[in-house]
Amino acid sequence: MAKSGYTRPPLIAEDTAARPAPSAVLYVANCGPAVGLTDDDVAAAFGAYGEVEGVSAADDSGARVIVRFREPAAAGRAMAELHGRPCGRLAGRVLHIRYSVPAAPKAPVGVALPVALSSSELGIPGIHLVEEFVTAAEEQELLAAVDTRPWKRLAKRRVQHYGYEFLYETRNVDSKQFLGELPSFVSEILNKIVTLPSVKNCTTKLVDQLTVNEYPCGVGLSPHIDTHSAFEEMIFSLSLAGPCIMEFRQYPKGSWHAPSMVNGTDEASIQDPQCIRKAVFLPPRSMLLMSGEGRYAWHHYIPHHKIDDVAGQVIKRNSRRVSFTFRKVRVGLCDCEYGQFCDSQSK
Ligand SMILES: O=C(O)CCC(=O)C(=O)O
Ligand SMILES: [Fe+2]
Repeated sequence: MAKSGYTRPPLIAEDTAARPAPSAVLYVANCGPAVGLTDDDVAAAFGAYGEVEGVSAADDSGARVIVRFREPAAAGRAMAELHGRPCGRLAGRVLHIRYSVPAAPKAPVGVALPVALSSSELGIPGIHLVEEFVTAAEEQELLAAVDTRPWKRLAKRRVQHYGYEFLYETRNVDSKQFLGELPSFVSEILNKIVTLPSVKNCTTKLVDQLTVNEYPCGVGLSPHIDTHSAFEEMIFSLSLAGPCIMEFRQYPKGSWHAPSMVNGTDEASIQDPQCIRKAVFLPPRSMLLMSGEGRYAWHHYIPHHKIDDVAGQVIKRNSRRVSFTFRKVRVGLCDCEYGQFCDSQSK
């Protein structure tokens, strides 16, 4: 989705005649908010080679930008100096630069996915949204608490794990490696979640694992179902600092594996006519409970957008969104009634 009217040139052999003609517009990969670089940082770095007219997102990845120079010669200089080399002005990142091409006019698309403002409007069994679950003062305290602790850097976001470490390679936890009780700064939240009307009576601890995710503006999360064998039924996710939308997808022919990706995006699943898509707005300070069908049989996904269209209103993502996801590590196998999506029940 090119917002600048320009896009990535087709992938072709370096020396073919189809190579895009030199112009004033560059397509720059490995650069953008998802890798910690603002449009202003990029404009300043490229500005060393001539007047930059604008910097904009090349697509929704947050990691590819279009840089428009006033003069083609300046674009040529920037390309010669910056392509494939660590850029000192941009934290040493190695940029991949090509001349851009004008984007094809957008194909007419269907009506945008409506975004529900409440879980009853969303209408997925087991998904419950509670707004203002914490106060603004509690939100600040929670953010301050995690900001004094070490973050682990992933490709596009930062995380912290408590109770048990979540292993991204296996999408599971090492249940034998207990890291300790959940930290005291979440005690109030734990007291409150047991009182939620949708929470079933529970004699043992409701949750014992916490993952804190920090998403920079424009960064989302690929569609997935939290591994059934890793976690019990109820998953609680508290949104702090900034809003986002969460999309839920049901694939009739799906399995517990992630849907196939096209070019590292989720285009394949968007185009799957069988896939049912629904979305809900998650405001800061809200708590989302995923349980039952919504937890076991629907993929959840945070689109990689900087701006969300919510009920006809344009909502800007914050500079960051921080979520606290509370789960209970499962001991033994999952015996849910959604065997098709269950790693414990698939061969
Ligand atoms: O950020 C969120 O609200 C969701 C996080 C999530 O789905 C996960 O960690 O599995
Ligand atoms: Fe998840």
